[in-house]
Amino acid sequence: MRAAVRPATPSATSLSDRWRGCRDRLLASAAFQRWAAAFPLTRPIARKRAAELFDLCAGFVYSQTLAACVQLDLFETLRAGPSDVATLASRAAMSADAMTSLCEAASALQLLERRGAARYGLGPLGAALLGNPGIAAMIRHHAALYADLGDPVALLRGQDRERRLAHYWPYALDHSGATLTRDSVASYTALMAASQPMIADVVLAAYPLSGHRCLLDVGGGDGSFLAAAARQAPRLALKLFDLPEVAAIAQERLAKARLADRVTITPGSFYSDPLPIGADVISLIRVVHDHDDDAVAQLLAKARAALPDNGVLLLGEPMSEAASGADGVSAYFEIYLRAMGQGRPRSAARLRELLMAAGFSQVRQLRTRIPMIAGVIVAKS
Ligand SMILES: CC(C)=CCC/C(C)=C/CC/C(C)=C/C=C/C(C)=C/C=C/C=C(C)/C=C/C=C(C)/C=C/C=C(C)/C=C/CC(C)(C)O
Ligand SMILES: C[S@@+](CC[C@H](N)C(=O)[O-])C[C@H]1O[C@@H](n2cnc3c(N)ncnc32)[C@H](O)[C@@H]1O
Repeated sequence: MRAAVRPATPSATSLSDRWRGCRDRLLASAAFQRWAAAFPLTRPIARKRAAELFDLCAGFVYSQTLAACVQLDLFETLRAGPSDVATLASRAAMSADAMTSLCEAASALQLLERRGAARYGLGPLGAALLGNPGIAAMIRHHAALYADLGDPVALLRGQDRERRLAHYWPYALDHSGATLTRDSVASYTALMAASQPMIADVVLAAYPLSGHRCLLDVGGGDGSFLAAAARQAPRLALKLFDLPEVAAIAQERLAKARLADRVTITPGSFYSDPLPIGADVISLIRVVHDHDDDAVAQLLAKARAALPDNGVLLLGEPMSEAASGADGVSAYFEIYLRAMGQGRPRSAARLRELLMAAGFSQVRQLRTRIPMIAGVIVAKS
């Protein structure tokens, strides 16, 4: 008979489980909730928790209120100044009553602000949104994710469904890129270009490129990140690698920006092709989180092979566990990438492991101005 082995002292995990068990039983008790809401010292916490839970229940209504404002161009319309409900309603082809409901809901969410009887202007969040046209583009494309999320359990089970988001990012369905057309890559490439300025600001402030000779941007889209890097470092030579149909868009966009003589564009797929050599820094901006671990391991190995000794890999993307207050970003990308059909949001610690496994050294996470927008890691080849 095996003797029951009991640890002399409970392990840290079992202590923490026990404490959390007590906490959960207390919080789940309706009687405790009633008491906490009534007792003056716990009342503010009870109210805060209740409001947090309400926000989770109602979040989709908030998002759709925002989506309606963006679809109706309300923020752009109010950029010039406040307007009366009748004018807004007639522009939007709806009744004044319906427009009042939208404006009241948007005001409660700080997107708009009531400025007198039946008159509304921008609210602090609506005004901040105007400072960044990429956000409105993101909100518009959420229609595809919202449709996929109609049945969230079916999405998680991978059961038959329309998969609108996966079709929005067709490289998730075709790793070679062979079946992609100009039309099928145009909308995601435009979305990435529209949101690239806020990413480039954060990444290039954390890691200025002026000390480098040549930058290769892998998965570089239409070249918007390269164009921002070129402005920061006027002597930097530029290279871009992306799927053929996207590379063609980059060629045109960079020619229009008068950067054609500074840039070399190589079409290809990093699933099947090597990366071009010659750069002393390679960037992967919002690329790694799109792919599963095996593919990332291969991609990082290819990047290392393409760099000289002491070359630099610059990785920029939203990271999980990035900062307190940014937990929503992890939740968002967990579900977003599940709907897309591949990839994972990763913590800086997990990315470090993948980089070390690919042979990189001196892996450093850099501070960024707004970690919610992007984290940055650099590593040496
Ligand atoms: C002047 C007065 C009165 C007061 C001053 C007070 C003060 C300092 C106020 C601050 C004002 C200010 C400067 C506000 C700035 C606000 C900013 C910078 C807001 C930024 C918001 C960014 C948002 C909401 C970003 C959203 C990003 C999304 C949804 C990204 C989605 C990304 C996707 C889907 C990527 C897909 C790529 C893939 C496929 C995963 O690879
Ligand atoms: C999410 S976008 C990011 C674009 C750009 N780096 C940015 O941040 O705006 C991912 C990019 O990776 C490219 N990509 C996806 N799969 C690829 C592959 N197998 N080979 C090369 N590029 C690929 C896409 O075409 C797209 O331009």
